[in-house]
Amino acid sequence: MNVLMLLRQKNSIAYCVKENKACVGWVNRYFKDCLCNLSDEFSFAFGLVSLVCWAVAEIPQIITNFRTKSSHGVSLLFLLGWVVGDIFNLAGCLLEPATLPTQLYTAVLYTTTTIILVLQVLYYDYFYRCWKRRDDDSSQEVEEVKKPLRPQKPTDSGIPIPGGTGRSPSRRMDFYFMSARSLAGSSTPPFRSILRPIASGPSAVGLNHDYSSDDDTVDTPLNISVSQPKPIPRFAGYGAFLATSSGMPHQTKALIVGFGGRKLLQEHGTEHSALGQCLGWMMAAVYMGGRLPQIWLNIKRGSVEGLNPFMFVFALIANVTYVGSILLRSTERTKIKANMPWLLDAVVCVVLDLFIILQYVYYKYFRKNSSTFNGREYEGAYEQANKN
Ligand SMILES: NC(=[NH2+])NCCC[C@H](N)C(=O)O
Repeated sequence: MNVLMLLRQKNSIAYCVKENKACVGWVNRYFKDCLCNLSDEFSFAFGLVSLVCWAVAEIPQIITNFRTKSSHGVSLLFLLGWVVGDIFNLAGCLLEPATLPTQLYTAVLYTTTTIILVLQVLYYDYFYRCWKRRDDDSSQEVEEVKKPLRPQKPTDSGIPIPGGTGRSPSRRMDFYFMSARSLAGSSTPPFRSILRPIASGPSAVGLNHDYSSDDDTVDTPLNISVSQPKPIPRFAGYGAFLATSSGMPHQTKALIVGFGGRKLLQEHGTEHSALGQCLGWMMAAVYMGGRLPQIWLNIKRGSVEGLNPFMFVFALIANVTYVGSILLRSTERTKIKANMPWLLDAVVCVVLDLFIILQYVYYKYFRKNSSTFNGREYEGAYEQANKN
């Protein structure tokens, strides 16, 4: 038996004790997971795709924020929801004796990425904007903005027309174009927002400020959790809360044994189920609810400017492959039941992400056509402003 096992290890084949079958060696070695048939292998591959998608999902939004020097397109509540969900996830990894090192590492990875994004949002939304505003509040700037608002001729509508009367296209032109662009997605912009000067940099930084500060969202990363004799993979880190993996490898237990919480759990005999399920449902609620502030923000702004759709595309793929990885591994009722919070969360998030992507397409490509109306509205408001 030992010789057989050694031979199999050498040939990159391991032996799954629980299933009494040969399994893929490197997966067994590094992920402590048993892949005994093609379905298991597909399940594992799906889990890996899910992990990679989560690892890169937030990078597009980070780049967009960096480029626009603003974060007005993404809801802070949405991101905060992600952070809260990730904390549940991390707590689950630390408290749940059944968690694997990969789960913990993945949870740390998600949390780190999301925290970076949140810090970036806070920086652009508050600090950067404050500094910018201070600069823009210089009296010279105020004078420049006021000047063009004063009608110079009785026939002057006060609105510069591109390519029009040869009027000097300085600050005033900027004001017109930038405001119109910012308003393009919004049918009824707040009147005063039109008068707000757009100082510099990316157009909507200042204008959209109000919109971005009151929303948040949270998302949950996927953890790769491969438990050796466990038939169900938990690539997305949700597995942290699963009540299904009692046969955790020794090293994993050693890794976590220092944590009082886990010890306590063991002493009280609540190996996984109750707390794991409870945390799982809480996590699911936070993750699912987290999309709503983003959806609402898009509706409220009537625009998706500053939002990178790839974050949601990656999240969608990550959630779909995550569900696939679970279902391909086992369709046993007990396993499905134990995974229900993670499955339901992933499915609902797929639907919500699809909705956000459709919102993006609508506001970006269809609603754009109605921007002429917005432009007229803007002109009307602008004229009104001139009269006052
Ligand atoms: N910080 C993260 N990316 N967390 C992952 C969240 C996963 C969760 N299913 C969601 O889509 O919201």
